[in-house]
Amino acid sequence: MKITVVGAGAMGSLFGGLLAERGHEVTLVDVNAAHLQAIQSQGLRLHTDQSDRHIRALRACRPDEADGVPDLVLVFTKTLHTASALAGVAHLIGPETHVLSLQNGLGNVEVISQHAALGRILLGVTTWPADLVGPGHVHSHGQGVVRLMSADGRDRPFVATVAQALDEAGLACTVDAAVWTAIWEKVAFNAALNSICTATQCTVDQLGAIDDGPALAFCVVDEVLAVAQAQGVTVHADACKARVADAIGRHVGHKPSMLQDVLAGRRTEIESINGAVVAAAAAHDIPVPCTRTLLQIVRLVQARQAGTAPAGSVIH
Ligand SMILES: NC(=O)C1=CN([C@@H]2O[C@H](COP(=O)(O)OP(=O)(O)OC[C@H]3O[C@@H](n4cnc5c(N)ncnc54)[C@H](OP(=O)(O)O)[C@@H]3O)[C@@H](O)[C@H]2O)C=CC1
Ligand SMILES: CC(C)(CO)C(=O)C(=O)O
Repeated sequence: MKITVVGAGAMGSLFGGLLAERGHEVTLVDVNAAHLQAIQSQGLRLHTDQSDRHIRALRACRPDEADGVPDLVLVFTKTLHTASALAGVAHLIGPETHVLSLQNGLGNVEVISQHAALGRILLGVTTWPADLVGPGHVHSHGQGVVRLMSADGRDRPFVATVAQALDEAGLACTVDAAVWTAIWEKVAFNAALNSICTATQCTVDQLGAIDDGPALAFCVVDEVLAVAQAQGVTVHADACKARVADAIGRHVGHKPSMLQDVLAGRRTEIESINGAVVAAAAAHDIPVPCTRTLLQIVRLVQARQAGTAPAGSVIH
């Protein structure tokens, strides 16, 4: 399969590298010049539990250098960059090209549908972890899975083809018609842990220092899942809270990506996580005070980091 990965940071490099190792024709498209240059000169260094190796059978380039129409565009930018990233590769998206998002948060289909019909959008969720440790150098340790489906909910042959390609690449991928359950439960997990850690500058395990930490996280989970249910999505609150409690118990010293973004002076994915939940809650008239307050605090934190006021982001 001819695959273009748009946003080849931690996750895009992991997925692109593993797919290239399976013989797929992979192009990594990114805007990080040092990362691109390192891959171009030495290959992608991928350090997994299996081995630490360099993958050279792939191309890495800027959006304006990419050419040829791929079968699949795999979007792995942070959600706030999806629209501009897809605009940058619009020349690659042909009438038969499918676009897959495994990004966190909500609203990904809406953004991608500016560039591809709903029947050509694939949507999913992944629990694989990855870190960009330096230019051209990605770590991924532990296990994960991928679940995906066609965004229009139909049983489409290409979805099974993509799932098979990811599965054969070692990414444990299944087609799952209940992907919205997994997406909302992951949104609840991220809305709780990422925003609380970003607001407090706690690592995930430090949320367990006093009972108020888990209690606040569980409150956010309940709010987010109430919104999911109002949208007709089946969710499992106890299982989701157990995953949150497990992370607090085991993610010792880990700074969630949102906190890492703030500490590095970057904008965060807060709008597509807590922000999207607050917007959906308003449409259903569901109160989400904890999720909303954390959204406001993280907006303030990232505005302070950027040294600017958060234009146009006031909640009415
Ligand atoms: N990392 C993880 O463990 C997991 C992440 N996710 C989700 O996956 C998504 C990607 O996360 P992650 O890989 O960590 O993010 P990264 O920040 O590591 O990678 C995103 C990459 O996209 C690049 N980019 C930004 N703008 C553009 C553009 N216009 N065109 C092309 N590339 C662009 C960034 O460059 P630059 O840095 O220069 O802006 C960066 O290299 C997020 O939604 C995240 O929540 C999901 C599961 C686990
Ligand atoms: C999994 C989590 C929420 C922390 O445990 C995280 O690190 C992230 O999404 O960035």
